[in-house]
Amino acid sequence: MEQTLAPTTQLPQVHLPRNPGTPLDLDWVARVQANTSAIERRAATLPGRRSVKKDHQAAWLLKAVTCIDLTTLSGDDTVGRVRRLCAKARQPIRADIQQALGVSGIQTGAICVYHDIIETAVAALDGSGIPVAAVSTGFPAGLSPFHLRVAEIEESVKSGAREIDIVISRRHVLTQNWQALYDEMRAFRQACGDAHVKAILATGELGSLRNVGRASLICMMAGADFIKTSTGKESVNATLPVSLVMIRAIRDFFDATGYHVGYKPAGGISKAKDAITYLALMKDELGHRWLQPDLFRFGASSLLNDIERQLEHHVTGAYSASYRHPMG
Ligand SMILES: O=C[C@H](O)COP(=O)(O)O
Repeated sequence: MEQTLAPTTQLPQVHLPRNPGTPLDLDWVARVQANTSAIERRAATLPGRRSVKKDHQAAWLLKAVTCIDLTTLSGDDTVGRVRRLCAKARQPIRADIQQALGVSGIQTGAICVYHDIIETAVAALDGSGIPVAAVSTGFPAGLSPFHLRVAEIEESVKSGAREIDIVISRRHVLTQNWQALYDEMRAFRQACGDAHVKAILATGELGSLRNVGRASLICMMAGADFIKTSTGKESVNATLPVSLVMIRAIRDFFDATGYHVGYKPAGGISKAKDAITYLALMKDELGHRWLQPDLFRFGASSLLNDIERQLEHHVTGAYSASYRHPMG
């Protein structure tokens, strides 16, 4: 049966204290379990659980837009492409579509780029309030010398990045070296200063859902502001089973400490209907507060294109070609 969900684009955003982290608690880490078959069964039901239509669907898609870290992470990124992407971040949905929907001022959550492009993006977004996120620490593999990874964070913050997406050392998880993972993450958090840090787990390379749960918890103990699934460069990126594990780790951490940690699924999310599934999952598992861009982001390079097409269809009744919604 069709269920409807209230539009959620206009909720006020209350400033939350940052997660300062906690001491490493290895007993808690050892208690983390993941029942893979139960998680996969539940994840398989998620896409069919909610069917939102018409105005409700449009409201959810607008909400999704405000939570996108509009991303370009290509070796051939240019200043011109990033400027065009920033213009898109300022006005992600065409003015006539916004007008027909009765909304205005919709912007994406952030722009996400490599270090070299930060200053271009900061200048292009001047006055918009949209933060620049930089991938860092030897993204995507995270295998450069440790001191260079820390220095890279510091340089990106100096260049104006307000959010830093670090990659963890997968080998610390695969060898169960929890102390090393905690110490690394703690150092990255410290290097970020006032910039918020998103910990990319690269879940497709962690071997098991239990490892995903344990790595999530340790990064939160070490002070992560967000935990993020993937770089977009692994062979398996964001999935619903991994999301369930990470979101429940966020809930457990909140229940134990009172601190809100954000969630960023990233990599391979390119369809409007998938965005709605993720938003509904956040609402079901964590509640309304986690639908705000300070606690939820999509890491996505092409999702906005499909959402804008769906919104245009909602308004006009016709689908336009995707080339009419260029990203950058
Ligand atoms: O963090 C964001 C991802 O790199 C974007 O991945 P995507 O190009 O598959 O959307």
